[in-house]
Amino acid sequence: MIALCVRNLTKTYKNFKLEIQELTLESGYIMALLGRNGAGKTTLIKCILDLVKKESGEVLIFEKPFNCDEVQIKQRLGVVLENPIVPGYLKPKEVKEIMKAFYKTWDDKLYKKLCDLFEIDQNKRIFQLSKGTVMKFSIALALSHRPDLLILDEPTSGLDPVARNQFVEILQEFVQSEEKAVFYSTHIVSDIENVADFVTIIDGGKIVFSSSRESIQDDYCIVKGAANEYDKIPKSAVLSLKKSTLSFEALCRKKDVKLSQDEFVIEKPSIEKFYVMLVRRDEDDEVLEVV
Ligand SMILES: Nc1ncnc2c1ncn2[C@@H]1O[C@H](COP(=O)(O)OP(=O)(O)OP(=O)(O)O)[C@@H](O)[C@H]1O
Repeated sequence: MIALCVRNLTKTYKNFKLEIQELTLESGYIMALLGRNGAGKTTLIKCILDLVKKESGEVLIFEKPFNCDEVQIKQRLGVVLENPIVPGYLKPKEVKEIMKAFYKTWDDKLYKKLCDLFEIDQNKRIFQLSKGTVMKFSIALALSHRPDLLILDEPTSGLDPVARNQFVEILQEFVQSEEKAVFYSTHIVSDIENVADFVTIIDGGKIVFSSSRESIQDDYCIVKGAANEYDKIPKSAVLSLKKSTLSFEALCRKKDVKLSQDEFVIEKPSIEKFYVMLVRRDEDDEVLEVV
């Protein structure tokens, strides 16, 4: 089943336009959304969740428009926003009771397991919890009704490395069932190295890359060499170029470059390197669109 599908979506702010032609996530998979500050990740997530009004396009969740069956869809959706909206004067156990009343599939055992794992004190008021603990509480709430689709906006921001590790393990366990899908934005690329099945990168409001995580290493390479050798590389293969007077470093499509290892250093890009090369905007860099 297709858990999430976005088509021809546009949303304009004064100095920013989000234009997403197509984005699809099938159940059973995790898709990470990467992009620099201001790239449009939160705007995209808010458009998907109908929290801001899109100008055009469609968003399908479980193959249906959000507003066609909102209550039913919300039952199957777990959401964590960048700034979790939880009333500060309530205690976690009180918020839990409110959530439990709404979700038919609420699982108290799972809630307790997650809160114990994340060490969330049920008796403190939320405003007394640390920022990272509020995020962990928000993650526990989003998971405890066993949703089929998790949509998370920077869920690991503010989490310590141990909690980030626990979060990654929770996601992996979550998608063990083929009916579950996760779409989440992050700046912490190391968190997705082993967990994301698909990676989507947006830049300036547009998708510049969307494919499987493996394809980053299978289909692309980093070529390094002396600056005067750069002309030997077919320009059609180059997606991003960093050049100095002595040397160059280019992100290339593998299938379009047939180069000798004697003349050039050819490396597999890590996700982080691939992402940074694709979206960086240093002076004199050349960056081309992948899709
Ligand atoms: N309510 C708003 N009014 C005007 N402009 C907005 C509004 N919300 C977002 N923007 C602009 O839209 C652009 C995209 O912002 P968005 O929050 O989606 O980026 P982001 O990728 O989530 O960034 P970050 O990683 O910093 O959270 C930015 O230029 C931002 O200033």
